[in-house]
Amino acid sequence: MQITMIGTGSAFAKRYDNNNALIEANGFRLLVDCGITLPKALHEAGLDFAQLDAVLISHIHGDHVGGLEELAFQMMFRYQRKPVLYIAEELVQPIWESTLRGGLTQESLNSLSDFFEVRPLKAGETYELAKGLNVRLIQTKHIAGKASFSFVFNERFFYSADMKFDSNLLQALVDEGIETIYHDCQLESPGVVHASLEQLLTLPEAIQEKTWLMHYGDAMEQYKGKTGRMRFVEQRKRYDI
Ligand SMILES: Nc1ccn([C@@H]2O[C@@H]3COP(=O)(O)O[C@H]3[C@H]2O)c(=O)n1
Ligand SMILES: [Zn+2]
Ligand SMILES: [Zn+2]
Repeated sequence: MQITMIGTGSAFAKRYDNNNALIEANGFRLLVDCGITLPKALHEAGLDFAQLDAVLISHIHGDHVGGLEELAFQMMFRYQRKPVLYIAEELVQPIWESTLRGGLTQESLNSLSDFFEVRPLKAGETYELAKGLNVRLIQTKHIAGKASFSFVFNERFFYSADMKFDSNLLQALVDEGIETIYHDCQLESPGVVHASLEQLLTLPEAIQEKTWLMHYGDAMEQYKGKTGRMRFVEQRKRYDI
């Protein structure tokens, strides 16, 4: 399994694109989140929407779903194919009613399934997305009243949604055999709706060594060397997981 961050930036970052990822396994390409900057960033990474096999969504914020309207339109009118959309069952209705409906609706095209091959996922269950690529959703805390889901891939790679610091969860995941953690990171404290760097630095070194930081702000370069055993994920660099 390989991962390339199409962007590694926070919602307000301008030096980095939205924190969205491309996961590849045996030729299968999964896009993890599709934010506002994703259509251009994907193009700059040398890819187009037709080369994706599926999209997986963590939660409904613009930096994670703001590019879905263009994806839907391009797939329908440029490529004549419905993209596969993996999404927590709790988000199926909200993503249509609150995010996509206004832009996509026209005459007989008026539901999420008119544009996507919708695959609702239950948190806690493991799904085989492709040969050699399994995912399990964990609902993690981000903002009150907003459901947000982190991902465990192949029972060895944890990819956080936007989430508040949760050291107990990270310890439990490592105890269960998670080898690599990609975690959102707010560089300046307090974190409030994200894990802050200060909080992540309280993790035991054994967990920090497995942890890579993403979803960071424009000041990232100034924090190099100040992240304990943790490293920053670089956007557009391909990593083996
Ligand atoms: N209660 C909130 C809600 C949102 N925000 C900021 O808005 C951003 C939306 O995308 P995000 O990546 O979840 O990060 C959020 C905060 O920066 C915030 O700081 N506090
Ligand atoms: Zn975000
Ligand atoms: Zn968010």
